[in-house]
Amino acid sequence: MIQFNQVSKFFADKAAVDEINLHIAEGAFTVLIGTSGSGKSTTLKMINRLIEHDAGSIQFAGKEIRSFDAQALRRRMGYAIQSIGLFPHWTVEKNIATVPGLLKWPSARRRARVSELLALLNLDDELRHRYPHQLSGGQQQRVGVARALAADPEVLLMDEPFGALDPVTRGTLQQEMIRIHRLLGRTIVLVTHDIDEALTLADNIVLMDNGRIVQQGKPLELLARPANEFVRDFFGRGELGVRLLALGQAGAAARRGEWLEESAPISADTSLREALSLFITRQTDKLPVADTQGAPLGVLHFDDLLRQREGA
Ligand SMILES: Nc1ncnc2c1ncn2[C@@H]1O[C@H](COP(=O)(O)OP(=O)(O)OP(=O)(O)O)[C@@H](O)[C@H]1O
Repeated sequence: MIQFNQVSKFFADKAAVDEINLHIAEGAFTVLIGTSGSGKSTTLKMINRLIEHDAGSIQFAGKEIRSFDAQALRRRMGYAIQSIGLFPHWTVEKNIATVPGLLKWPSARRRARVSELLALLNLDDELRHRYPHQLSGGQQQRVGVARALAADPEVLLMDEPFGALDPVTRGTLQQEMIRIHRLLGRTIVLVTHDIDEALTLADNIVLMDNGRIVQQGKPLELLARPANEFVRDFFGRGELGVRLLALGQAGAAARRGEWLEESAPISADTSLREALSLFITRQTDKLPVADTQGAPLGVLHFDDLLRQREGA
């Protein structure tokens, strides 16, 4: 869907992005991660032409992005950023309907779309009449995402969208993004500093350093088969086992043919890392695992989990 070929961007003769090749597949959740100043935001902003590339080509839907009218291109791409830039003197409703307003949708359609998005982002419909300063940080961020999705864009670009949030709210919003991505199947490109966020969200991780792409691939590939020492160090040797646990699911690791009546079952899509916390909080070494319909699937053993970590 989006293809970078030998793309560079220079600021004062220094390459902020240096001859990168990148393919962003339609419907995939791509996460750009890397050291500070490595060129992640610049890469993201070149996609909607907030920054114009100096060399190489960027194709969107088969055409060089320069051939699109910049405004028209941006309306096809939702954009959500940290500290979001909601308009302070506009209500939530008006903020969310910014692009539908520009596109001159009739007001009934705009109102209906706002209701749909408030529901999608788990926001109370009453909030539509509030102003941004009357919302919590997490709610503002949800409104920012709702606004980016308002005109049903083909691509959603997100620059550190949850950077300013506390870890709990951040975790909740990450789960929401996974749900929304599954539900809408949109192409999402997200920039983050947070390794765990990248591992949780990404179908495809692009690791950058000094304007270049060091490695890209599925989260497990980068963890299990780092291309070089930089990649290995970046993902942290010490915590590698725990990070790999975040990628496994209870359903796949549970022993089939076993069951426990006395304990509340956990869902098959619980990550092994969450399961690790549950073993500790429930003070147990076995957890029953149910499938997504709630039917018994098997039993997860604490020992098996430890063995998975050692295997890492
Ligand atoms: N408008 C600009 N003018 C001059 N230099 C810039 C500009 N924007 C970015 N740069 C430089 O380009 C390089 C890449 O910046 P960019 O913001 O893309 O990195 P990043 O990986 O997103 O960084 P961070 O994680 O710290 O936000 C940095 O050295 C930065 O200082």
